Amino acid sequence: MTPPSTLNKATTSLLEMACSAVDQLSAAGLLLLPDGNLDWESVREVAGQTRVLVAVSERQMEAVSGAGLVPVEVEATDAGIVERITLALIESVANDLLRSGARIVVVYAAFDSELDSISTIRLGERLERLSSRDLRALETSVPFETLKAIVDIAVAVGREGREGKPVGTLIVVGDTREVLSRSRTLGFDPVKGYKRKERNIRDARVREAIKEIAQLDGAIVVSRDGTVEAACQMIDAPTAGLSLPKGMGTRHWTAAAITKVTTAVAVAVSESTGTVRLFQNGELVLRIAPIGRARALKWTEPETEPPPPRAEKGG
Ligand SMILES: Nc1ncnc2c1ncn2[C@@H]1O[C@H](COP(=O)(O)OP(=O)(O)OP(=O)(O)O)[C@@H](O)[C@H]1O
Repeated sequence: MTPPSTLNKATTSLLEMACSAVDQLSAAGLLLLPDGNLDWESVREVAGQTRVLVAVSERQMEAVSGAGLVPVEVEATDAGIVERITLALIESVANDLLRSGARIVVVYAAFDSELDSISTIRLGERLERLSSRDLRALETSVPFETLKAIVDIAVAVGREGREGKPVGTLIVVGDTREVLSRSRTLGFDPVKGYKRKERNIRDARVREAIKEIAQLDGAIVVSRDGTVEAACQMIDAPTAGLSLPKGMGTRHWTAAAITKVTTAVAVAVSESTGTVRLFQNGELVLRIAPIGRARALKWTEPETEPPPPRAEKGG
């Protein structure tokens, strides 16, 4: 095939090598992690029949899919290349683009800003457990898209913190009327005064803003459609009769408690560990350990304990 002029010779050769590796290894496809924009049409042309996933920011998604490549949305990060590849793979698995046990050939820029390296990776235990099916299986009253967006934000907060400091937070999604009837604002509410459409998590700026607000005390309350209804909320719900894994503090007891008395789903990020936990019907239903600390997704932890006396007062 004649190399398209918009990709230089080295990049074209590397892509050809990677595509032939996909064939030889019977891999599920090729994952590209470009450092910036590429001529996607040319990439498609060089790749021929090979399935190509491309890790890109939200802005480039349309151009990538328009060229017949599969976009995988990743946020820009200063993380090292191994972590960036891992994040792209997790995102691919979470969106059902790759399956457990799949082998994938990854092409990325390790030494410079140009694509220069190839790795072959088999999706092992750590990655394959994280799947959107796990979220879908929860059968909550909250639409899957809203829940997934919130979980993505929570995972990012747990992983990145803010300005180098770890951050924990509590996001309560759905049944907002009931949730707010059991909440009071701590100090002032940073989302008050904004129009509804300016507060929806479908907007990337709102997602960024939530990461900032996450640093503040109290819970963030989000409606089923993804509108941030209130932040800095102190929630008061009874914890009597609930049981949680050992070592949970008031944030996690509150998360469990509010989901017992409402149909909301609560997503708690632990400040100390970065772990994300989902609560529903007063129970812990999903746990996502932070990346870099053997990220994995597990169902309810077996060892539980009754609420501590202070939490039973509703605090
Ligand atoms: N009733 C509540 N409603 C809303 N937020 C709460 C409530 N109780 C605690 N929090 C939030 O949780 C924060 C941390 O509390 P605590 O350390 O007891 O929680 P934790 O469950 O141990 O979580 P972490 O693992 O993050 O420490 C508080 O600073 C506050 O922002």
